[in-house]
Amino acid sequence: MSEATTMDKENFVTCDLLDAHPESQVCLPNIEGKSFYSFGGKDRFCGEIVTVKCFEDNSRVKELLNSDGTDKNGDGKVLVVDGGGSMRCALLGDMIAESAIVNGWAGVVIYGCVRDVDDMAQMELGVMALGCIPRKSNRRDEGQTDIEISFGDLTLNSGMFIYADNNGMIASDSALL
Ligand SMILES: O=C([O-])CC(=O)C(=O)O
Repeated sequence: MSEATTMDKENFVTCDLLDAHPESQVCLPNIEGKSFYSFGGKDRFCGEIVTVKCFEDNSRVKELLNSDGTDKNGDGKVLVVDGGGSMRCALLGDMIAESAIVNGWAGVVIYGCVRDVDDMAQMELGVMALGCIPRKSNRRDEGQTDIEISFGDLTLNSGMFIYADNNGMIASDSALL
């Protein structure tokens, strides 16, 4: 893409954004043998980050993404979940993904797994995760919101911004678009 072309939230390319903002953080394509894949109906998404850290318990994920459908508290944000890279259970399925859309979230990034991927692939939501597995997580009301998380060379806090497409993910302290 030439530099004269205007990029916006719908048509950006992470490569061009990174070229223009080389100080951005870049997620590694291989994290101890694991990689991020797109499972949502939107391969390209971006937004202000809200962080969650949890392990095999999606209580905080459900709490944040769920909605009664009347408020839009997601407000175009991206929930970024440090699930410890666990491949043993899914932290997001089609029901919670559906409520994320109703609630106005732009996407969900899960350093861990998802399930119900055929339905998820049809949804107007960005979803990046390491893999899929039929087993759901066991809710014990554990996990933290708005704390610093790290994976794949990224160190993220709520209020930062993330940009994802088929090339990968980059993150920055301030909005790039
Ligand atoms: O309920 C869960 O933990 C995950 C799930 O299956 C869904 O969101 O539909």
